Amino acid sequence: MIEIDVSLARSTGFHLKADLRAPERGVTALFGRSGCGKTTIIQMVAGSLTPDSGHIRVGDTVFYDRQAGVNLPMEQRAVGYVFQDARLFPHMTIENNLRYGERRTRRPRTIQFDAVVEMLGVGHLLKRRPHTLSGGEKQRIAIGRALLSQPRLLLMDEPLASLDEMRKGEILPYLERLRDELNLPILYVSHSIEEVLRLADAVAALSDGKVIACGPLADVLSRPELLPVIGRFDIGTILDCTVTAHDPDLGLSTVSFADGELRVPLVGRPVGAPARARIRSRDVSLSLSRPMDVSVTNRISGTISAITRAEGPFSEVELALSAGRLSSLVTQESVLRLGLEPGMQVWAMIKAVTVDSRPMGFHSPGAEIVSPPASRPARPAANPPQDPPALRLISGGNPPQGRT
Ligand SMILES: Nc1ncnc2c1ncn2[C@@H]1O[C@H](COP(=O)(O)OP(=O)(O)OP(=O)(O)O)[C@@H](O)[C@H]1O
Repeated sequence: MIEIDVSLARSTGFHLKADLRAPERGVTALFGRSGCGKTTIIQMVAGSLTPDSGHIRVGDTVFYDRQAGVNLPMEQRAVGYVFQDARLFPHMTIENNLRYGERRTRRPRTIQFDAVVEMLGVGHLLKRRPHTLSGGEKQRIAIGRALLSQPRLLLMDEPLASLDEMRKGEILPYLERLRDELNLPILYVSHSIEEVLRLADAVAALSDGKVIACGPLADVLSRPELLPVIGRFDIGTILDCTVTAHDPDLGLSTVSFADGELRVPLVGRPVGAPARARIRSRDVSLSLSRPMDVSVTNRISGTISAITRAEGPFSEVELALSAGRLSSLVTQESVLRLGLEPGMQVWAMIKAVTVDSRPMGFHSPGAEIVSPPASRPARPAANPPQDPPALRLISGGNPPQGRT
């Protein structure tokens, strides 16, 4: 477990009082608006900024403990740090940039040079110098350099922030690979909900120097108190699924979850691999009886747990599922016409199921579909479909404005 319980008063009047726990595996996103204190926390974990009080522990290692008088120097913390900008050494070749971290560490070399080069797809760049690389390529080298310092923890502070949408789309699959293939905890700072949805296993949501929610991604993002932080982004429902079958002739895959199965356009992951599906509320319609003669493939039965008035003429109907909750945005008129009430059994229909292969709003060849908490290697999706999805195996992209 990574335990961070710190406070700090800045000369500018900013006061951080953050208490969070992150698992020692997978990606934990520190998420929140600009200025809420994400970088401040990362700097404290790295050791470049000392809290006024509190403690920071990573597993058995105490990085900082004010009461016990412990403040481990940066080099003994063994954290890899990836910044918004790559900060490569301009006079060194790419290979020497990569090997820089490797040469300086005294830790056992569990992460090998060749493996990092392969994982990040940078073999063809090794002899070049940083100024000849694109922004996305530079950032991959910065990630590689951090990995080769053999960190016990990787800190990534908005590693995609300086890249345009196209480059973000290119680099995300590499981040997914390192999440899935390395047994390395990652604290990932972002103010992009799309990135968080795609990459994170756990989330610590921050607002004004405080942690307002912390825990597994699906739990945290479904909390209403996060609305001011996330804004009006329709997160919908996040379901952790398993790929159970592929049907290339029909161009469909089947994924299963606690309440049944979903048919989705072909998923670029092997059978048995985890896959995270996102279903936007506006893409879920409701029926009182089991829908038979409709084109919609995915039908899930659930009990209405809550109905909340949303903006304008809409209401959000929440269904309790074994896998969590499924939310549907319907008109208030439909609520009245169907007599919807908490406790009623209804059927949810989810149409236009597809894989979102356009992370960050752009098509990206080879983009991965999903971001499950996984230890299995990911595979690129072949010929990803182009239509905007209703149910998306998460990659992101702004949801279209239509609704069902
Ligand atoms: N060196 C500093 N001295 C005083 N105040 C600072 C310093 N650095 C940052 N701050 C303030 O601390 C607060 C938190 O900053 P921080 O960089 O942690 O935010 P953030 O959530 O990472 O924001 P962003 O997403 O914009 O990077 C802000 O109000 C900022 O102005």
